[in-house]
Amino acid sequence: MNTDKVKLAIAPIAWTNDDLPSLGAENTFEQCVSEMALAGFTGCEVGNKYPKDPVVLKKQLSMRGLQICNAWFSTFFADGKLDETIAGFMDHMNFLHTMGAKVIGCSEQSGSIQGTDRPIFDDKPTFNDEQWHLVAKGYNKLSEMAAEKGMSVCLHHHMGTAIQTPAEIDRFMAEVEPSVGLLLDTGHIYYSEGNQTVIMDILNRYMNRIPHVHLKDIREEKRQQVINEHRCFLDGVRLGAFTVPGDGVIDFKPIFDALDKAGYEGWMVVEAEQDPSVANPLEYAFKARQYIREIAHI
Ligand SMILES: O=C1C[C@@H](O)[C@H](O)[C@@H](O)C1=O
Ligand SMILES: [Co+2]
Repeated sequence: MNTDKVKLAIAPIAWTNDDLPSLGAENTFEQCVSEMALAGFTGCEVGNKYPKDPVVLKKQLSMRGLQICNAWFSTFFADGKLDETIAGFMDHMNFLHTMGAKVIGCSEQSGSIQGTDRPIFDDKPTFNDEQWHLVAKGYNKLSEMAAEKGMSVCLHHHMGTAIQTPAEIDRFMAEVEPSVGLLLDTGHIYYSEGNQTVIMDILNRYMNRIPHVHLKDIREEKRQQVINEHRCFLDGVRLGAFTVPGDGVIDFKPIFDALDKAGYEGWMVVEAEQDPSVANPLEYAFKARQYIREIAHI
């Protein structure tokens, strides 16, 4: 891949998991960012332990050759919370803008069961036509606001939300303006559908609307356990359903080839939440970095 166009980042979720704070409670911000840099990454996303003051955060990151490329934002448009969501987005966008990020990855969380104990493969929500309309209206507005700052908004499809499956991603992409992008998360598509073809289909269909990529791999036997035992999303994380690229069932070579061929420009973020007391974050960061170097030549 072209190193002038593609940059590699890693998410703090492998060190400290904001969705499941007991995972990595012992790990500090300083350890996390130092190990990201040590493993050879030049960017990262944002975790709850990061300093909130942009000046302090910038200093800590620049000492380690890191920059912020994105941070998760939850939207609640289908629940009718337009004003609250936009107010929160404004602060979030301004923070990311100050930090020099260009994209804002958002997830529509109305009805989401990802943080609950409900079975992830049985109880996911769906939207009716009116809710789809509210979501599209909201995302178009966010995209307009971001454009004024020279930034772009993309939707993170996610397990346990109403935008999880390929059909739901298609519906979202058809409802919103072309300026709204898709944050491709390889692990979440595979987790939902159980095959690599779907990742390639989504990638090929929306290539020119993908401004940000999350590289997540899946341990298939753990995924099967989650399905068979009707486990919730966070149980899956505890069990180790997610891992770094190169350690699971996904073949990233065709993914990198397709991105490269299409001239992808932006960040690719290794994001693999698992129990840091079982899967040492530094060791797994190195493992991911080495695998990407070998097969993407970056
Ligand atoms: O991008 C992400 C952020 C996390 O908080 C989330 O649960 C994870 O699965 C993910 O893909
Ligand atoms: Co992700």
